[in-house]
Amino acid sequence: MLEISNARKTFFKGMPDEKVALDGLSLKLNRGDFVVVIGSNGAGKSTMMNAISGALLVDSGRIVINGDDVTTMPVHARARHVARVFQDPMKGTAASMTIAENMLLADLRQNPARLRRGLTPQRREKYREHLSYLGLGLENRFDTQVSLLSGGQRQSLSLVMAVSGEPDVLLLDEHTAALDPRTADLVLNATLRAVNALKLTTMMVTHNMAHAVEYGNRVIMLDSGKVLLELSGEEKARATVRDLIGHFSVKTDRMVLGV
Ligand SMILES: Nc1ncnc2c1ncn2[C@@H]1O[C@H](COP(=O)(O)OP(=O)(O)OP(=O)(O)O)[C@@H](O)[C@H]1O
Repeated sequence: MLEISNARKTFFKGMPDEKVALDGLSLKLNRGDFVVVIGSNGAGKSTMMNAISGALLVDSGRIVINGDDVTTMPVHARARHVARVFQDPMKGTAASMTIAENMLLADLRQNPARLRRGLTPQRREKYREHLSYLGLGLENRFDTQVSLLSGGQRQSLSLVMAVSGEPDVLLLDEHTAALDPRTADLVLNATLRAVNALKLTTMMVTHNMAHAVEYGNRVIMLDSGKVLLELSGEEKARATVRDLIGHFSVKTDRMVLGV
């Protein structure tokens, strides 16, 4: 579903502060994989997400999504392949518009050719169904202005907007890091419901090792722009928070033990 081959990205090339962010990164996600991405600050996680979404183009290497070579495609051209939820709950939604209008906007972004008739009854029905995956009752507040929602509700809405176009790849970029622990759990559970209901291929970056243990069928650790560790299947199922922390060469205070 997603294949990154030998991706390289260097910032400030040839300058004194040159930074190699991706150093020949290779990675393959199969359809339906839920991969949790961990790694120290500066390991290259965001750069990898940016390279997949098209927010930045790699210097060399290849990125293929669902058979399409997207390596040189800009963000908007990749929108039908890739959806992303960011850390900041304010970033993914339009505050002055209603929940229904926000859902329509997301649809427009993902399927620009199919939206001439606006909020049709069929679309409202589909959006209602997708909102119901969250289990937050947002499907009953369809015409509520988004500015009236809490941060957690807004982030949940961003999530539904990202998944409703059933992207080939869903990128979750520390999407619960800015939420309080209870709301973070709520949003994570909603994430799981949506991902399972739509059988999405998902990549989630987190600094929370308890989440890395609990969620997903694979975990990969990035270090200096490449994959340092990969666990899947039984190995992933057996891994503990301490096992994962043991692989960090530099422990940072952003790492949450989950205890
Ligand atoms: N736009 C940029 N300009 C210059 N250097 C950058 C830029 N983006 C990232 N870098 C550098 O590339 C390296 C990888 O950064 P990246 O943000 O991908 O790491 P990360 O694993 O996401 O870190 P964190 O956990 O802190 O978010 C770092 O050395 C960083 O300083």
